Amino acid sequence: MPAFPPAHVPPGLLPLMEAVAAAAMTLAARIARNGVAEHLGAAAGVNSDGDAQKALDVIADEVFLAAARAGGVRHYASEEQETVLDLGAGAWALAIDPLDGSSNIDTNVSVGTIFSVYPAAAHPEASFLRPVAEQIGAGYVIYGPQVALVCSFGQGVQRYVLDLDARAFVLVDVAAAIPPAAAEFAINASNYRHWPAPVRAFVDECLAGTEGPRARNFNMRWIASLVAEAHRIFIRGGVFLYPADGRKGYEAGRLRLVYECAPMAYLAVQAGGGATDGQGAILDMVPATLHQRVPFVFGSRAKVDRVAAHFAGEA
Ligand SMILES: O=P(O)(O)OC[C@H]1O[C@](O)(COP(=O)(O)O)[C@@H](O)[C@@H]1O
Ligand SMILES: [Mg+2]
Ligand SMILES: [Mg+2]
Repeated sequence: MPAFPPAHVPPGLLPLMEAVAAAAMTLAARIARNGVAEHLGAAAGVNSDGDAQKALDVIADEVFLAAARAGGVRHYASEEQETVLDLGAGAWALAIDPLDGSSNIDTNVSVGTIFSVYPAAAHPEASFLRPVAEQIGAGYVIYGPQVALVCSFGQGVQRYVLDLDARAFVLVDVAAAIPPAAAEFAINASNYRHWPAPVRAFVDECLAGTEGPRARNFNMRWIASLVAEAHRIFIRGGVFLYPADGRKGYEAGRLRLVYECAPMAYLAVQAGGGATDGQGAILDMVPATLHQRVPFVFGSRAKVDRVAAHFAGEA
C-alpha cells in the first residue's frame, strides 16, 4: 500500500505528495510524543519575520525541506526561512508554513502544515512573486485527534485520513465541499477594539442573533490554529476572519499571503467557498514580497460575501 493514494494526484506531483505524506507521518509521531524525549514547545529563536520560533517550527521546517528535496522541488519558500532556497534540481516550487498554530504545541491542541505548489520559475523569487492563481495545487495537514491531509490539484478537494496501523493515508472524501451557509464564525474577539468598522459591523450583527438584522443566532469559535479552523469549516461550514487591525504590526493582518492565505483560498474556492481580503478575491492577488501579510476572510460562500458587502458599504 503506497503512503499516499495516487488516483487524484497529477502523476508528476506524486513523488512530492508521497514525500509530503511521509514527512507528515514523521512529524505526527514526534508531536504525539511531545514531552517524552523532547520539548517541542521550547523557544528556539526568532525567524526572519520577527516571529518567535518554537523547537517544532524548526524541526518541521527541516523535515519538509528534506521532503521537498526528495519530491522534485527546485524552489523552497518557507515561513521559517528568510529567502527562497534553491535546491538545484526539480520542476516544482513549494511554499510552506511547516508548522501552523505554534502557540498550541504544548497544549495538545491541533496544529498543522500548509503548502502550495507552483511550477518552478527561472529564478527562485519569481517562483512565488507571481499571481497566486498560478498555483497548481495546495493542501494542509492537520495533526489532531486524527491526522488528515486535505488537498486539491484543481479537480475539487480531496480529504485523506492517516491510518496509523497501515502507515498510509486513506481517501475518505473525493469531493469535499464547504457547506454554502452556516451559523459559525471564527475571529479573535480580543482584538474587537482594533478592528476596522466593516469587521465590527459583521460581528455585531452575528452577536445580535435573533434580535438583529440576520434574525438568527450564531456561534463563535477561536482555536488560534488556522489549520484547525479551516478543517472545521471544510467539514461543517462557517467563516474565518483575521482582519487588518489598529495594532502596530497588524496593518495587513497577521497571516501570510504566500504560505497561508493563498493555499487556503485555493482550497476554499475548489470546495465551493470563497476567500477575500475584504476588498477583493485572494486568488486575484500577486505577492509583492515573500513574507507579505494580508487581511484574510474565508469559508462558506454566503458568509464571505456578507463580509465583503460590509466592506463595500452594501450590507
Ligand atoms: O494568536 P492570534 O493573534 O489569535 O493568531 C492566531 C493565528 O496565528 C497563527 O498561529 C499563525 O500561524 P503560525 O503559527 O504559523 O505563525 C494562525 O494559525 C492562527 O490563526
Ligand atoms: Mg501559520
Ligand atoms: Mg508557522
